[in-house]
Amino acid sequence: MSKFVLTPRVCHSTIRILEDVVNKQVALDKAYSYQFQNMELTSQEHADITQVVGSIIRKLNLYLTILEITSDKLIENQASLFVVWSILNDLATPSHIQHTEQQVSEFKSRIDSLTTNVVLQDGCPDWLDTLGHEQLAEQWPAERAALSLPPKRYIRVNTLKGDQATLKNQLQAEGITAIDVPSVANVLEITSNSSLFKSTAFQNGLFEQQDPGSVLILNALDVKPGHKVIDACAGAGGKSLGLASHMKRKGRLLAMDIEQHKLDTLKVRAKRASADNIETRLITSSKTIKRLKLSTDRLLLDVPCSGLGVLKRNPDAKWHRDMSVTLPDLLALQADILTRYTKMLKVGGEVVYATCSILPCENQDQIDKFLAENQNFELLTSETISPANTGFDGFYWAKLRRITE
Ligand SMILES: C[S@@+](CC[C@H](N)C(=O)[O-])C[C@H]1O[C@@H](n2cnc3c(N)ncnc32)[C@H](O)[C@@H]1O
Repeated sequence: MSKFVLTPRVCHSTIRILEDVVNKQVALDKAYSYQFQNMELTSQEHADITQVVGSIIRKLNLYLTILEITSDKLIENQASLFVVWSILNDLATPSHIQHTEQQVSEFKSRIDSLTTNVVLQDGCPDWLDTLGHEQLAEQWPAERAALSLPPKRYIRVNTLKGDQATLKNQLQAEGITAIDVPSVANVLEITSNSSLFKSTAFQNGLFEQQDPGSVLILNALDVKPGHKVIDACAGAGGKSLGLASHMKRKGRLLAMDIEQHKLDTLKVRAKRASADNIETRLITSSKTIKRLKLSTDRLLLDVPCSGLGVLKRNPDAKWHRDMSVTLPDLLALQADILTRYTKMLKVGGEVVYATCSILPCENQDQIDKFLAENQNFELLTSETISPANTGFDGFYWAKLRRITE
């Protein structure tokens, strides 16, 4: 961090992205693409901007408290924002940012006065802290702290096209350095700032960006070549592509979702990955599901959820809405999907229910309720992937078997 240079270009881009995300409620990934689409950036500049934006959004409430402003005043206080950013990151404030020594010492004393406020230091909004304590009790402070850290970059090797060691060498030849993730096969952690998506290896479909926790979920389904598999909430196919690589092009993988544009993206990704056995199908009504009754060996239900396990990657979600308000509707949707979609399983077939949340109400509580009401299913195994314990994003999965019709 000590070599970091907060250039005028980095400051300018940062403030525009913050304005979009914080005051216009634009999703962070969209705000990045709006800002970057017409800019010629080096991969270092790209990395620097995402680092500064990410560090501010992860702890937005801390910055606003130090600056004694509300979020709508960020633009007019941008010089002070970068002064505070420099202090918090142990850097001298660059000369292109207007500031005085007196300002710097005032900010330093405010920062000192806030060091014991751990909730603020973790960039946690009050609604989330309340929900976290209710749901996770004494485990919450460790998870809250882990969720405030910068995310690492991971990729999953596309084993349809090559192996982990070969990919590592291919990346190295393109100036991208990567290390193995000892606990998860076929996943690499990227340790350089290089732009991944411009690489030849990516364009040739040799890997996809994916958190190890997400790979653990698709591994849990234990699909085999020749199986009939349904990924019923496939989205843009993050997990479908991994499942397809386990199937080695044998058997059928039906990727379904209620949003066609996500399935369209999935098709593009599947083509790049040479995942030839994926078929997509839009869910237009409950009939789409009913028609597939008793049809599949394996079922993945990667249900819509609060996303509170992946706040490292999507820190803007903390400021966009109070999730505790929308949570009851989500819980009802998850329970409905679990009840109706599991009817697609053959007797003896297995389902993995998964979320990118660490809240028990979206996870084990849903499974307990389902099992109490559906005695034709048994629980095989389940796991909460804790950001605090693993350093990965936070997830939950439970694997159930259908015993009788
Ligand atoms: C957690 S995301 C899936 C992410 C995806 N599996 C992946 O790994 O990239 C949940 C998905 O469920 C979809 N969805 C929402 N309601 C649904 C429903 N009733 N049936 C099926 N999919 C639904 C959403 O459009 C979203 O793409």
